[in-house]
Amino acid sequence: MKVTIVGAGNVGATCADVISYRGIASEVVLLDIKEGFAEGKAMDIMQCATNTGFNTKVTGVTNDYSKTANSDVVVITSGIPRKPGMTREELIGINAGIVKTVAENVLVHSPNTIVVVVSNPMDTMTYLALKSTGLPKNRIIGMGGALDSSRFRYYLSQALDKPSNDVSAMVIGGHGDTTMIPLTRLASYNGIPVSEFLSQEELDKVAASTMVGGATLTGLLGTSAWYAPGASVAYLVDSILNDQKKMIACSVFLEGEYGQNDICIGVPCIIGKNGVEEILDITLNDSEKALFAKSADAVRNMNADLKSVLA
Ligand SMILES: NC(=O)C1=CN([C@@H]2O[C@H](COP(=O)(O)OP(=O)(O)OC[C@H]3O[C@@H](n4cnc5c(N)ncnc54)[C@H](O)[C@@H]3O)[C@@H](O)[C@H]2O)C=CC1
Ligand SMILES: O=C([O-])CC(=O)C(=O)O
Repeated sequence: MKVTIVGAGNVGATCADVISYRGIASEVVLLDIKEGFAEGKAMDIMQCATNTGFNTKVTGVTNDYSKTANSDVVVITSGIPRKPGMTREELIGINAGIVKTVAENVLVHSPNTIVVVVSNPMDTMTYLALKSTGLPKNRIIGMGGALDSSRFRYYLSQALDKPSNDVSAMVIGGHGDTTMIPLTRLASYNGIPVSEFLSQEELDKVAASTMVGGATLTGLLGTSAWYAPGASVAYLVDSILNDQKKMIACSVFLEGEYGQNDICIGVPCIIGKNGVEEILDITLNDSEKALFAKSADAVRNMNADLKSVLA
């Protein structure tokens, strides 16, 4: 199985690293526009093979899309990341042009691929990739919910003082500081509602920390995060390539689900070899429904900025 990752920067290279050492794909191609950069990252990753014991073939190319031919999955991480104090939405001006060109280029050589969009503002970039390529909706997946949910589980685990892997929880809605919806009501510690252990005040604090999880790291690091983002993409790619049919919150095109149409936004999905195999239209309570509608309004407003790119 072959995976192409466009953008060999922090997130793209970390994703390639995780995919290789976990043996998720037999071949990974890293592509970047910076001369020699993807080649260098690929060589560095390949020199881990004997110490971590993997057999994935990782190669790097400078803007040569012919080398990406027949990829089963293409991950788009190309574009600029935010700096402290910025929102993801402020990246649209530069990233929209990059994502549109990259999506078109990869499809020339891999017409049957499944595309995973990572570049921010991710929900809008996913919508752009879908609209500009005309790919069927099951083959365009925005990665954000997997990351936001893992941060939610991390913050819950810190509050509970228990391991993250004993916590089950999901974030839906937009992948933005104010649009994420951590589903606190449904979060559990080994099947027991977390509200058995944490007060409403503690749960509200966890939800607030989750929503600004990316901004917090950007403030600490000076650029946005990459370890958890790269690992989250690899988790999603694993479910596609190995047909695991995991339930993962992903940004996908909605046609009536959650009362929404003509938008890509985070909802629980079954992810397998066909990409998005099912969208789970779960029952939200009234306040969650209101939050989802508000989140969708914000994402839709951002999508309106694509008019000139999509014209
Ligand atoms: N959806 C999510 O959950 C997350 C999204 N992101 C987003 O992912 C993107 C990448 O972040 P980082 O890897 O930290 O940035 P980075 O700056 O480390 O890497 C981006 C790479 O893209 C390359 N690039 C730019 N234009 C290109 C083009 N036309 N073709 C090929 N390569 C191109 C650059 O040369 C650079 O190496 C950002 O937009 C960031 O906001 C980051 C983390 C999580
Ligand atoms: O915070 C950012 O800008 C990058 C990102 O999407 C994340 O780490 O969640």
